[in-house]
This record gives sequence, structure tokens and C-alpha cells, in this order.
Amino acid sequence: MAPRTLNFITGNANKLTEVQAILGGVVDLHSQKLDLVEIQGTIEEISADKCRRAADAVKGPVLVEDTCLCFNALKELPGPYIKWFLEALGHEGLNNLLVAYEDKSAQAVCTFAYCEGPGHDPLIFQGRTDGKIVPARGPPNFGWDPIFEYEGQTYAEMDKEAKNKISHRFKALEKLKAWLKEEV
Ligand SMILES: O=P(O)(O)OP(=O)(O)OP(=O)(O)OC[C@H]1O[C@@H](n2cnc3c(O)ncnc32)[C@H](O)[C@@H]1O
Ligand SMILES: [Mg+2]
Repeated sequence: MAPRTLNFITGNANKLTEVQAILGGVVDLHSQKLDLVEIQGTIEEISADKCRRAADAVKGPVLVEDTCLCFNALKELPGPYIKWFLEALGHEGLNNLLVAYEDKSAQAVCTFAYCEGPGHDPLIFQGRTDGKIVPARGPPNFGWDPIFEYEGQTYAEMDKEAKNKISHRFKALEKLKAWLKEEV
């Protein structure tokens, strides 16, 4: 049975704000701020492991999310390691990674994992949005938003509402919502 409340475990306040905006009214959303250990592996492996760790930590049902930024010219890297690449290189350094390539295309990938509690297998809901990597434009409020361009505007230049209608996170949450409806 699908839950009527979700406990979203994240250390990222911007993610939480977007999830609240997109899921508003659909479920009762709770949140706990925890910085979870993240393993190396495929996107799905990382999200599932993060979900199990969160369930063990809170001893109950949890929703977690992992975001990747995949550069097509770099065979999908930095992918799940984007947080550390962004911290170390900044927006300009991320652009420089692609200097040697004509192909600046990238995918923003959002993977939610839900599990009922310790010992349960996580369910995965994933959304992808295609864009390209550009020199930073727009307010630097959220991660790599200023360098990810979607149809002529960077995520940072878009209204929050507009981003939340086409984003990787929106697409993943559409799948989560469909599952919630199915299971009721
Ligand atoms: O606690 P968690 O949920 O893991 O939060 P986090 O900030 O560690 O997030 P991730 O591990 O998923 O790492 C993703 C990185 O991408 C950034 N990010 C996530 N979603 C983004 C979005 O929609 N736009 C821009 N940057 C984003 C985020 O700030 C991190 O630097
Ligand atoms: Mg993280």
C-alpha cells in the first residue's frame, strides 16, 4: 500500500523546497535533515543504498533523492559525483571540463528511492531532463542551476514555477505520484 505521508530525508534545503512545491497537496510531506553516506556505483545502486541507510537511521519509512549531472561527451560523468566536482571546480571549472569537446549536451537526472523501513527493498522513480552546459547565467542560488541550459534559459534564469514544470525532479515526482495513485 502506498503511504499517505512521506518522510523525505535530505541535507539540501533547496531540494526540499522544490519537492514541497511539486508535491504540494498530494501527500503529507515531512522532512528530516540528515547527511547520508553515499557509495560509488550506478545511479540506482547509490539511491537504493542511500535509502536503506536512511531507513536504518530513522527506523521507519523514508524517501530519499540523489541528483546527477551527466555530461554526454564525458560518458555521463561527473554523474552522481557532481556535488564534489561542483565544490572543487565551480561553475567555470565544470565548463572547462568540456572545452576539448564540441558536444556540450548534458542530462540532469533525479532519482527518488522510497522504502517502507529497515530490511525492505527500495522502489526507484527516475526523471531526466536534457540540456546543455553553458557559462553561468542567473542567480547562483541552487547548485549547478546557472550552467544548465534548457531551451535557451538556464535553470537559474527560469522562474521556480517554470523549472518545476520541466525539471528532472518534476519528472521523477510524476512517476512517484502515479505510483501513489495506483496503490491507493
Ligand atoms: O542530502 P542530499 O539529498 O544527498 O543532498 P545533496 O546536496 O548532498 O545532493 P546530492 O547528493 O544529490 O548531490 C547533488 C548535487 O547537485 C546539486 N543539485 C541537486 N539538485 C539540483 C538542481 O535541481 N539544480 C542545481 N543543482 C542541484 C546539489 O546541490 C549537490 O551539489
Ligand atoms: Mg548528498
